[in-house]
Amino acid sequence: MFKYNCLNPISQVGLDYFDEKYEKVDDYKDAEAVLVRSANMHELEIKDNLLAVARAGAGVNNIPSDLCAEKGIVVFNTPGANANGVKELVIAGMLLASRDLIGGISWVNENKEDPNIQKVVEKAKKSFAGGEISGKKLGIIGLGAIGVRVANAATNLGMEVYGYDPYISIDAAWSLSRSIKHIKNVEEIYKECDFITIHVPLLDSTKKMIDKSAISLMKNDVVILNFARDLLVNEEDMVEALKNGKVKKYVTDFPNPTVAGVEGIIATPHLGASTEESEINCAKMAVKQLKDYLENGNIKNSVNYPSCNMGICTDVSRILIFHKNIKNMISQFTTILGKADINICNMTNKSRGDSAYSILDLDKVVNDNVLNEIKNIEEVLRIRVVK
Ligand SMILES: NC(=O)C1=CN([C@@H]2O[C@H](COP(=O)(O)OP(=O)(O)OC[C@H]3O[C@@H](n4cnc5c(N)ncnc54)[C@H](O)[C@@H]3O)[C@@H](O)[C@H]2O)C=CC1
Ligand SMILES: O=C(O)C(=O)COP(=O)(O)O
Repeated sequence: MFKYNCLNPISQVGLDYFDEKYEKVDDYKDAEAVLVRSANMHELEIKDNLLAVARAGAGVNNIPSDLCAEKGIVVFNTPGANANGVKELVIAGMLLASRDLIGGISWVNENKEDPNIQKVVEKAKKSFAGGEISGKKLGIIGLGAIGVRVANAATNLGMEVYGYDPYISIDAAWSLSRSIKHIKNVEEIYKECDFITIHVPLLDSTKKMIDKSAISLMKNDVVILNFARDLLVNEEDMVEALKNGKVKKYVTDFPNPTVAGVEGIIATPHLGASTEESEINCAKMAVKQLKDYLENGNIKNSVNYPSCNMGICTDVSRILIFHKNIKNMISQFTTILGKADINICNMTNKSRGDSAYSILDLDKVVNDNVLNEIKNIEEVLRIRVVK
């Protein structure tokens, strides 16, 4: 029986994939598996009984993934599962920044008691006139699951799309419409584009990438969209650029005291992934990944451990060893198992950064003495028996 806890509400459609082997617990501290959306796990104690964390979503900056790796806790996310939801909101963001829909709708509400509203509208509407996005240049920084979808959708809406991503995956590159202009230096996006949208993860290398100096290279009246994370933008610089008229609109999905209510800023309350479809997709993917790891030791879409797939164990026993990525680890495992007269029928060993992971299928059940001998190797972080 595995105990799991949800730190945020997770779609029941996904949770229904958990069968009788799983029990939902109310206290995070009792859980072996945790499902989370945006709750800040940096503030929580990471207990030794925790085996896995599944982020039902993309961004993992709310999870101490490195600390988890040191404890042999696998952190998963659900790449692409909410990307369509975000893409649609980015298109809406560009339209809201181009046409004064917000001002226009407010005007109608404010004048709802006026019996002549039908007539007055035709005079008033000129205050809310705007421009079209077709024919405009859109620069996309980060061509992952979301960036690619935004690029293709914007192309279909008649925009000229510039894309920048020095680390683009092969899959993403194949998915990208051929008409997208491949940009090698991000400054070209700053200099050329009417709309700029960022879709990169929040990392030390991307923090505050849109700052005063980036903005100074941009066209006057540029529209900047941020549906990725607030800390990617130096928002003090952004407010200044809105005040002095350099930036026309800043559309952000991350309201905070610096941006909320500022003129020229259109802020939505972190709604990118808040669609029924995205919530279901994320929950299903998160639960499936958790189950395959907890029951079989297979890892897919982890952000702190390598992908490993040995299917379902058909031998007598399967053990999982989390260890440091250094020499002579495998030889120590095989020596201990050989001494105990245990044959390794199948095995896989993969590494990611400082961490490594081995799945070993064996012809005998391993007793506690042998397990402890492996566990006592200094560089072994965790050992689990799944069969
Ligand atoms: N507003 C919302 O509700 C949501 C926000 N997000 C945010 O959007 C981010 C992106 O999401 P996905 O597209 O699903 O992730 P992804 O991992 O598929 O794509 C990120 C892309 O950024 C690229 N990249 C990394 N550093 C870069 C740099 N310095 N310059 C240019 N490109 C760089 C990577 O190569 C990758 O292709 C997430 O990390 C998350 O913070 C994601 C989902 C929902
Ligand atoms: O997936 C992401 O990175 C998101 O930002 C979505 O966050 P949420 O699941 O809506 O709290």
